[in-house]
Amino acid sequence: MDKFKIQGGCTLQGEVTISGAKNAALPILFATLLCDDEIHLSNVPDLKDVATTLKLLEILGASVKRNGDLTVLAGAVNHHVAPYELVKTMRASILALGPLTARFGMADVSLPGGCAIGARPVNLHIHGLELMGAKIVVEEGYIKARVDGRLKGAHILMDMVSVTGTENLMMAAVLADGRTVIENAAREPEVVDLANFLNALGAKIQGIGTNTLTIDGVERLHGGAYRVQPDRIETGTFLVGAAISGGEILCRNTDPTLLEAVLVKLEEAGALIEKGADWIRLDMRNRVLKPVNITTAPYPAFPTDMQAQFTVLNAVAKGTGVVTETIFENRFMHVPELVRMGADIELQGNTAVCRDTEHLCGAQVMATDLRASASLVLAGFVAHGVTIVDRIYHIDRGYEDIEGKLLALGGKIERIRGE
Ligand SMILES: CC(=O)N[C@H]1[C@@H](OP(=O)(O)OP(=O)(O)OC[C@H]2O[C@@H](n3ccc(=O)[nH]c3=O)[C@H](O)[C@@H]2O)O[C@H](CO)[C@@H](O)[C@@H]1O
Ligand SMILES: C=C(OP(=O)(O)O)C(=O)O
Repeated sequence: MDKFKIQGGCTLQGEVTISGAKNAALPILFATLLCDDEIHLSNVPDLKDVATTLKLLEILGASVKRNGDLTVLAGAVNHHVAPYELVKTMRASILALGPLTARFGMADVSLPGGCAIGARPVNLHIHGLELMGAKIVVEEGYIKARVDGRLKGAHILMDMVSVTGTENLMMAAVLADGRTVIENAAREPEVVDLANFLNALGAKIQGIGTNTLTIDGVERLHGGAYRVQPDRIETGTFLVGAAISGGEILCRNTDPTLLEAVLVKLEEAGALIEKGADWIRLDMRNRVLKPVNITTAPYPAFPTDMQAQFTVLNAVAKGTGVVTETIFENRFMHVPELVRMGADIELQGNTAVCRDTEHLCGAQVMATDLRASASLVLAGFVAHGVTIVDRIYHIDRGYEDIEGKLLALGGKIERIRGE
């Protein structure tokens, strides 16, 4: 397994080009299953999760061409099983369920299982499809959905705000017979990007960006071209890196409107922020880093996918900052690793109380999930000495060329290849 070796005491400084959003690209790629014409996608990040999704699409019978941009043709899809071997490596594979059920009337998708950040059940996905007329059983570790003819439009009130749950049901509803209303829908920018993509192919989705989506089913979608939105979490991760290391950074090819809650907290932490239509500049030179209290919640509130990075910010800022995680029940796996680096963080249920420490010390640490891994890399840059971050396959799932980008910003980071 690959590791990162990071030399501490670096300031992240310079320009970085932000990639397309993983969490928008993945549902959009699964949505290509809804259509039998050719679809051209640009700004799709080159990531492990994207490679896994493309492999899954190919197993299902789609043809995929990558030549910088991506062309997907799902016209020949003839297989309806998303196998455990792929699903276990990427939870977003659950997004095959809605499109396959809608288009072919059958889908067998392996249950993704629990993961480091929590149990992550998919009951809302299943219940919504049942309301649309699918018969669903869970056997031998697979969700097996069947429907005679088309799914039927339905009124769905989501018990909790679920991002992929909303996406799965929205994709299914697009080809259903009649109108579907999804209430308490997720409003995350990635849900909006998927909805805009589907409408570009002829879907009829209204209420995009609100918590009530109204979808009038159509008989078929047509092909088209679409550009995936920039990655707000990658953007936020680089901004935090510059903020904690006292640097100055310009993120290009991003969209500041997608991460307002994060920018507000960075300003509260003492950073100077400037922004334009597709860029954000953060300057932390000669400024004092202050702790911030954050509480994760569904969009437009503070994103759980930025919680680990802000836990590091609080660990190195002067004073006490409190981090409350309300989305996932076990998303503090980075805390014991940060404590091993000398951070003074006390866990109290779903709250991490971060007090300031003189400095972090390099250590051997273990990455447990995607954003936890990113937070440990950032911590390594501001620590004294060398940090080894083990199991970085998590990072490769979601950050395109992370070490190339960090090296260009002055980070001293080296990939040590494992067997
Ligand atoms: C590929 C992708 O887009 N992943 C994102 C997506 O994950 P994902 O879509 O899996 O997360 P959800 O929004 O569904 O999860 C929110 C909460 O709802 C619960 N829940 C969800 C579905 C369900 O059927 N039953 C249920 O109880 C979950 O356990 C969790 O506590 O949104 C998360 C929350 O913003 C992000 O951290 C992930 O990066
Ligand atoms: C938790 C994340 O991704 P996934 O839902 O794919 O595990 C993430 O992007 O931070």
